[in-house]
Amino acid sequence: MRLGSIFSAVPATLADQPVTGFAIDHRKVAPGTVFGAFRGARFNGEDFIADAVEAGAIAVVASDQADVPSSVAHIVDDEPRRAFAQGAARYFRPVPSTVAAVTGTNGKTSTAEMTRQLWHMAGFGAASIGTLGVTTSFDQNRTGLTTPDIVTFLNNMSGMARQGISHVIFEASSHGLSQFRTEGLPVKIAAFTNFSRDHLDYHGTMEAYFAAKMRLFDEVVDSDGTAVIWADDPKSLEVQERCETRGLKTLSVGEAGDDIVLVSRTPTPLGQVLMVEHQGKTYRISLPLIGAYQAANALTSAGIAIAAGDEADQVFDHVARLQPVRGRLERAVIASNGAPVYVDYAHTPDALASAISALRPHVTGKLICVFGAGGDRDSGKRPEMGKIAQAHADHVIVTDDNPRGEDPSAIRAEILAAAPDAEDIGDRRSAIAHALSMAGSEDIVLLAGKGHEQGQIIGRGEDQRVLPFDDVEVARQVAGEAVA
Ligand SMILES: CC(=O)N[C@H]1[C@@H](OP(=O)(O)OP(=O)(O)OC[C@H]2O[C@@H](n3ccc(=O)[nH]c3=O)[C@H](O)[C@@H]2O)O[C@H](CO)[C@@H](O)[C@@H]1O[C@H](C)C(=O)N[C@@H](C)C(=O)N[C@H](CCC(=O)O)C(=O)O
Ligand SMILES: Nc1ncnc2c1ncn2[C@@H]1O[C@H](COP(=O)(O)OP(=O)(O)OP(=O)(O)O)[C@@H](O)[C@H]1O
Ligand SMILES: N[C@H](CCC[C@H](N)C(=O)O)C(=O)O
Ligand SMILES: [Mg+2]
Repeated sequence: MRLGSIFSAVPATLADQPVTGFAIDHRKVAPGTVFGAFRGARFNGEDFIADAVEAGAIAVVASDQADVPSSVAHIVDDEPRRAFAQGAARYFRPVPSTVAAVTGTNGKTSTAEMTRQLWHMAGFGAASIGTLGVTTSFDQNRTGLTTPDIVTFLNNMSGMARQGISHVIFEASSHGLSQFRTEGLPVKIAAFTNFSRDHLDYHGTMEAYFAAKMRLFDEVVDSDGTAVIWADDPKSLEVQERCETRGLKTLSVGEAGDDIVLVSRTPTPLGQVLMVEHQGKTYRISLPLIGAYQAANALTSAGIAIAAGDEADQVFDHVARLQPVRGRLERAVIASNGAPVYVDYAHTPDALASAISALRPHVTGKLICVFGAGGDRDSGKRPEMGKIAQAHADHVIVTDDNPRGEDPSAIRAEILAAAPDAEDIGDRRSAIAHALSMAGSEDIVLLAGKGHEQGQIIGRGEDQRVLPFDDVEVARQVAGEAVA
């Protein structure tokens, strides 16, 4: 592809240059690359323009003020990240024919994974992109971010389309939306799960955080697309009105939903029975997953599949066959004394409340909750999480999550300030061992905050280390040691 066919504002002398790729990191530039130079949180990408040109960049997308040598094209834009994304989207072709996105504070990964499963069961080549990585029916590749950078994102999209994958759903994180990491390709469906506190270290205020999420509905989804909205959240009506103002079709789901109405939900020992109404028909679905939050995510996924054109009877049939999502209320082991141990990725106040209430109907004894909070992330959520755990669990053990660059005991102290009855055990393995040792046969242990994560992140910058750590594996080891 020629540079002039990707960017119209290229001087005629450079328009015929063949483009070989796109990069936002100068270390990934090769001859023929278009380099995006962005001002970021840690670096100013404009400082690397000379190096990028030296490495063979033929065009630089950057602000007007950037210093770009005249030998290469300078694509000027007030929002260079967006201009770069639009250009890259012309280059990375083809793309899957059905692309959906999901945003919300909690439930993105679960909804994306369940939608992928529903599409797979319907016989489509399906994939998801999100916190768990790029997942297809055959494999999973971690990207390190929930919403990967724009080059990784588009490159994966076109790679998958070439492999015959027609249906892809991606998680649109608020960081990703505000950094234009997922632009340029037609998004047919945008879903909203819920909104509560998270990421205030980055967005500053709840208003700014909400506005970042709303870009998905205001700008990213196609104007003739559909918004699938979980209707039982305090923000749902606002999202619905916003979508209607833009002229999007909407499909709302939940007890207060208009299109997929959750009439009742009855927990069973290993799952729950959902009574659902859709277009005048009533469906009885035995969902093999526990917890109100998993029912919400499963029905939102059903809404996405129906919005994408799948037949409702078949979709609800398939909901009854959904497999658990890694690290989301995953039953890791039954401790030697008979107590089930669940691992869950609850790392926000609202998620912790949801995880505890999901397990509550299944506990006859004590609900023992082990959790912490990540360092170098929104610190205001720590006392809120402490308060929720103290109020809703029967015994709380505060431990380390990913301390990153912070003093782990100071993070725990911020949680403990709001959970004065909790025990304080910094070392996560010891905390898990202690929880399992104190649990009786009627009890349930919840290990919250790290879900599928495979490591514990300690330190910052050059000194950062990731020590192998997997809550599920540690729980199994500890349970095994107790038996031995
Ligand atoms: C705060 C944040 O979101 N940062 C992400 C963002 O960085 P940034 O644009 O601020 O980049 P920067 O590091 O300051 O550098 C500026 C520019 O210079 C370039 N550069 C930099 C150094 C160099 O030597 N050469 C070079 O060219 C960089 O590629 C970049 O384009 O873009 C980078 C490239 O894609 C990401 O690696 C980086 O993720 C950091 C590591 C991160 O931890 N992000 C987390 C907070 C995040 O994004 N989380 C969300 C939400 C999670 C969820 O709720 O599920 C996610 O989507 O994962
Ligand atoms: N619909 C929901 N309502 C409330 N809480 C939820 C919901 N879905 C998930 N959760 C909670 O949030 C945790 C994370 O779920 P999930 O990974 O699906 O969310 P996410 O939005 O992808 O999170 P992240 O922002 O880290 O990517 C779950 O383990 C659970 O505790
Ligand atoms: N165990 C985690 C969860 C992080 C979730 C992630 N989405 C983020 O906040 O970036 C932590 O706080 O380190
Ligand atoms: Mg996620």
